[in-house]
Amino acid sequence: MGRVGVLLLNLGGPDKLEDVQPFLYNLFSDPEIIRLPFSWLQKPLAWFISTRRSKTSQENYRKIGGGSPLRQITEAQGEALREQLAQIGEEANIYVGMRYWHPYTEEAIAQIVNDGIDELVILPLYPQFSISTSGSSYRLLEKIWQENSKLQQVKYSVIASWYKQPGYLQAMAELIAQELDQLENPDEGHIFFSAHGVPKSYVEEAGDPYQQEIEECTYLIMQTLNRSNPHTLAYQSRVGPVEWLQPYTEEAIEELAQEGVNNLVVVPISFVSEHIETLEEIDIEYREIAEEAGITNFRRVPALNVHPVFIQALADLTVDALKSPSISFAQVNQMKKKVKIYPPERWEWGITTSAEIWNGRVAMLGFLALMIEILTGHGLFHAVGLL
Ligand SMILES: C=CC1=C(C)c2cc3[nH]c(cc4nc(cc5[nH]c(cc1n2)c(C)c5CCC(=O)O)C(CCC(=O)O)=C4C)c(C)c3C=C
Ligand SMILES: [Fe+2]
Ligand SMILES: [Fe+2]
Repeated sequence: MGRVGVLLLNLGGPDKLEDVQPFLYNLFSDPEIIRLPFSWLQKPLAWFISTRRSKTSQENYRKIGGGSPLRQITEAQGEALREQLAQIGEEANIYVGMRYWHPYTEEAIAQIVNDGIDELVILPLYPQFSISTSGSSYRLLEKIWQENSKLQQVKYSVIASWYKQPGYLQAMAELIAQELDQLENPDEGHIFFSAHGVPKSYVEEAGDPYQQEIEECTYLIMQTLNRSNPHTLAYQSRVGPVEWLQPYTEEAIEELAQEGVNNLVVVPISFVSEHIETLEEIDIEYREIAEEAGITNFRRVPALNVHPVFIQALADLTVDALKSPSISFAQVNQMKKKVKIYPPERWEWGITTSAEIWNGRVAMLGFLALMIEILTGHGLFHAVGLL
């Protein structure tokens, strides 16, 4: 048997406050994150939005200690996975490939080539598939593969998504049960699943299976938990002016408060590590909204991080992937049938319009943005909520 490697894919986050703007620039430069009718607009707009957003974003990172804990947690997960695999006699090198910050996916791949890995398991740390997360990383990897002939000798298999994995469901159920059991009356806890949102058009126009996978995942966790508590699913972290998946977390919290719910147990569901959206958005922003709406007991279930049952689940996924026939990036796309990510198509924005009309609109928008800025002291993107 050859040398085995596991590549853990994740989003990445700024390690310190100075990293926030370049991190945001990388994120908004990705056409899977912001879709524009013209590729030439991508970089200038990414620069503009990242520069304008970075102050608010920095404030948020400051509140959680001045940077994202994502790198450190992902590396700890990798080390725990390596140990778990070694215990069952599977010696594997673990690599971390982030999409928008260090260690970048490109760096991880260079290391994989250097180490002479023969068999590679590609494991995204997103339980559910979305075009904007795993899909974006697969597209990048496909490009890297095409450009590097050495990689063509590496046998690789991609785990598309794994929200049904029994160990993962078990670990989630255990964490939820632990939190419920701290309530005076555990049966009264309202379980509130908060998933990271995506724009509605991703699901309805581009065929992103994300919403369906989130809904099924929630259902499976409730089944595994096997308790009679009521539950709700909502979507958090909306960015920008377009409609995202609904209901929005902040609105759903207020509605539950009005219905008299008093014990809320929030479960972050799209992500397996603590990060800014759990530590800042849920723990600070949503807690404040809940308390103002009259919810006196607001609790949050911790992220999985290095939960042993979860690490065992990652090891099981790896072993299964090594045993089963390889799945290529292209096959993943076929499995996620409706997703049009290969070739990198840009789906039409609303009504189909010609390039000239769009050019005109962009010029108008630029002019309008300037006028608003001069008149009000606030930019247009601030006005529509993007900054
Ligand atoms: C499964 C999880 C995630 C999905 C789906 C997702 C989609 C998505 N995100 C943005 C915009 C931003 N995301 C940001 C940070 C961020 N996003 C995720 C996860 C998902 N994103 C994580 C884990 C993080 C945090 C990393 C960390 O530092 O801990 C940010 C930056 C933070 C901020 O300024 O608020 C932005 C912006 C879009 C537009 C999108 C879908 C299209
Ligand atoms: Fe995000
Ligand atoms: Fe956010």
